[in-house]
Amino acid sequence: MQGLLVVNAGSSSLKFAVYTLDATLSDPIWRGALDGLPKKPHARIVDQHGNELINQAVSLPAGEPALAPCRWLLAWLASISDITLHAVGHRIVHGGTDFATPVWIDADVLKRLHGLIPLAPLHQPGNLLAVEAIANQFPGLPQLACFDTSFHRSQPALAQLYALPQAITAQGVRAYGFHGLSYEYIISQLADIAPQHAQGKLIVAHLGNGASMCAIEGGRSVASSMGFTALDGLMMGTRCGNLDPGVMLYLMAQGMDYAALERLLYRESGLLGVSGLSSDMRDLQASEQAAARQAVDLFCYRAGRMIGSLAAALQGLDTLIFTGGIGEHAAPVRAKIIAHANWLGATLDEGLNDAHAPIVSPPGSRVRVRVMATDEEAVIARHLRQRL
Ligand SMILES: Nc1ncnc2c1ncn2[C@@H]1O[C@H](COP(=O)(O)OP(=O)(O)O)[C@@H](O)[C@H]1O
Ligand SMILES: CC(=O)OP(=O)(O)O
Ligand SMILES: [Mg+2]
Repeated sequence: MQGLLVVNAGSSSLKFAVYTLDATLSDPIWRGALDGLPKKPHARIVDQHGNELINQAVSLPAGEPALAPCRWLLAWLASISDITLHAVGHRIVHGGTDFATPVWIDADVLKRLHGLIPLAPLHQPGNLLAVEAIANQFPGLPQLACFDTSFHRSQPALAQLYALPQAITAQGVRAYGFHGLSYEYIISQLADIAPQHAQGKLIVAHLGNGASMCAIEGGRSVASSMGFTALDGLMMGTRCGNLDPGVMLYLMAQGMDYAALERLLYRESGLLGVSGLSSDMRDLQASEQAAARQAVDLFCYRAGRMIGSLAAALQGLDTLIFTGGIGEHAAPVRAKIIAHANWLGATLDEGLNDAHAPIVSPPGSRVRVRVMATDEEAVIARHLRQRL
């Protein structure tokens, strides 16, 4: 059977899906994830009927850590005898100013994407290593890059601008925004289930290990919490989010070098840094420790403030949508964030929220609050099929 492979290498997981070439079958024949990366890799793979093929802790191949999840995936694929890959689609986190739409990867594209590694040091190396590993194993196999940044290219000029000298802006130092494939999916789903709402003023909160929010109107990105890099905005699993740049100057003056600062801001801050316990929301919710509670409270407080900022960019708010691992599954976190947005007219029905209902606000809530499962792989597969 001829198949399409979609690879979504995130900061704490490698998600993937295999589709048949038959365009009438839009669901993947297999989908899976290696999550708990890098320390506690756990694999789960299901087939199109929901049967579990694998659900267990795994040990990853030795060697380059950023490459190990992809090598594990390729070894699993090799064990599936009845599939021949026709093309591959990748989530690539940063497309910079060059790539506003998906692009087939060749040597020149790969070189330009390597140039963006400093703008996404937690993601881009793993994304590109996956492309290279697949190219090595299947020479000549077409590979499509789909970017987290593309969805945000429609933002008004002011939303993309930093208050820096024009010469620095001209180098591409501007706000890009990320998680665009997830936002694209959410908008297309909403257009299917509630077309009249999809055109309104929306804030989508993609709360996973990486977390961002996007203000959307008329189906287009108006503003986002993330900026030049995926460090900006909300507090995340291990990333600090909004930070006074003066803190970095202070730490540099104290002798911290680039590598130490990068480690601190990308890998040692956020939920992990504040709690001193874990970057995983499940661990923090299960903990009685004061620092774990404070980390969750800070996450929600900052998310609440961001909703206010994005509502200002939209000049109003009709619908708030939660998605991503935390947004889809952590009912108490949603409740706390919505409490911070009560003043905007967002209210909560506790029973609906605890049940993870599609709409968790009561009828008549001025702002409708939805919970939607995201599917970045489906968007990548759609882009891939459009180009075959
Ligand atoms: N049932 C749950 N309750 C609370 N948090 C959860 C639950 N399931 C997943 N999460 C959180 O979701 C996060 C991962 O989100 P996900 O979107 O899958 O990650 P990634 O950003 O790597 O794509 C983890 O930090 C985990 O804490
Ligand atoms: C851009 C980003 O933060 O992605 P992830 O959520 O996969 O870490
Ligand atoms: Mg993700």
